Amino acid sequence: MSSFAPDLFHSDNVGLEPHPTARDKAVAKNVLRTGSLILSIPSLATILLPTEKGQRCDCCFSSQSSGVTLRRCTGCASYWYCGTKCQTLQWPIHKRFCKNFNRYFASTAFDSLEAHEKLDALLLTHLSAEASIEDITPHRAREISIFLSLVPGPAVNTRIPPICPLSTKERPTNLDALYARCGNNNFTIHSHLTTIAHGVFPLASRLFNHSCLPNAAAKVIIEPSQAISLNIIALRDIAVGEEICIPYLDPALLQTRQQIFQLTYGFTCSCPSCIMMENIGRLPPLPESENELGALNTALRHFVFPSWEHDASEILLPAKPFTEIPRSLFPVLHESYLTQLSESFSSTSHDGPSDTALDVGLTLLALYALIYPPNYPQIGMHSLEMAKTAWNASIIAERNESRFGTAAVDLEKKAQLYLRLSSEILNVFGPEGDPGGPLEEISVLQSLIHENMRV
Ligand SMILES: C[S@@+](CC[C@H](N)C(=O)[O-])C[C@H]1O[C@@H](n2cnc3c(N)ncnc32)[C@H](O)[C@@H]1O
Repeated sequence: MSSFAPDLFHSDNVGLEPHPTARDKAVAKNVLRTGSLILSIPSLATILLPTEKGQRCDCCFSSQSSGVTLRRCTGCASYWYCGTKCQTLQWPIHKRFCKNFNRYFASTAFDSLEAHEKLDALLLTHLSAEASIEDITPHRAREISIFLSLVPGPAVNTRIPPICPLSTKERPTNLDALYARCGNNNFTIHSHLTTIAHGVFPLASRLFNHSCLPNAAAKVIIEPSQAISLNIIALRDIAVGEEICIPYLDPALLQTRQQIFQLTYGFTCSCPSCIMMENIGRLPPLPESENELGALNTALRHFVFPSWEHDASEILLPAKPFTEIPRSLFPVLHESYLTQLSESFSSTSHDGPSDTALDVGLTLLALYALIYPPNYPQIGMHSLEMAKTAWNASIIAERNESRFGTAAVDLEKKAQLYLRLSSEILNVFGPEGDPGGPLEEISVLQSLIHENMRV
């Protein structure tokens, strides 16, 4: 039976309908255009990664590197804020554990936890502080009640991690219920696709199921002096009545993702990509000889970008659907193939030779375009790296031959092509995280190319 709740939220874009196994699903009430904002969702609790602690405001995540001055909380000296607005925003929760935090943080009980358990313990501390506020606002009360109404994760054998004692003497009564929902409703928060934090966004959890070929994606909005929120963006046009899905983890984990879904979320994904992987079964091994591997790379590029050999300006996206991949290309679905390509691209794009970087990078682009859905940000980020590599190579070629030499001009054309692709894709997802980022890099490189006027 569905627990469809009409009063849960109101949106002109999203409705809730029963789902055969995941209780409910979010469906489009209108045609949702590519790149449009579907819904903006507030956070209930957020935790910075240890590497970001002291570098960002614990409330709004504004970063010191973007010019913000941080001040420590004088009570615990462990939380940093960019100003009184953020400190005041967090105080109703923070005051519940501020005085006990240092002793807790230095305790053996906390110190002996694994890194991921520490994050769980801190998130649970924040959630239990939220859930035990007496003078709670109606908005926060609603968020907590949505969180407690979520489908719990699979029963875990692990014990509840020790949380920081709250200012009340009693142990929070609903700790088990809160913890049961932590694992499968914990969003990884990125800035420019680098993980900086974890967070709980109850309405996002309540609404959006997972797909490995999602039609939407979540991005974090960092606004100075405001709590973190999550924007859900349409990656392609979504028809009325179509389910809106987001990725719970990187769809490129082709071989291991089902295991993670089972362990963390307790479901088996049945998206077209997972059905395809299941039908393929055991993957044929990757070739060992350089020649055979080279032939496989070329075949992959031909399949994904059929017109590339005839016209270098023709990288047409979206690529062929993943479900049409021929048997001869099944070895490219090994996760190790993607790892090898990205390691090779990363080292050659930094240290050269640039022609190898551009060659490997094109194969990697083909693989990304095959396994990710259209407009997936990783495709655009990689295309931007390709544009930078081609541009740097064109400058070096110019020094070695002449300003209008064929090599320099060809490389500049490549830089323009990859830049156009990355701009088209990343503008769909739009700005996210810290100020600056890939969209700003694109416009800087566009001006450099424009000023050079070689092509
Ligand atoms: C974040 S919640 C999704 C919200 C859920 N639909 C609801 O009604 O509250 C995550 C849980 O939904 C279920 N789920 C999400 N995506 C699914 C999918 N593609 N197939 C089956 N179950 C899914 C799993 O039980 C998972 O632990």
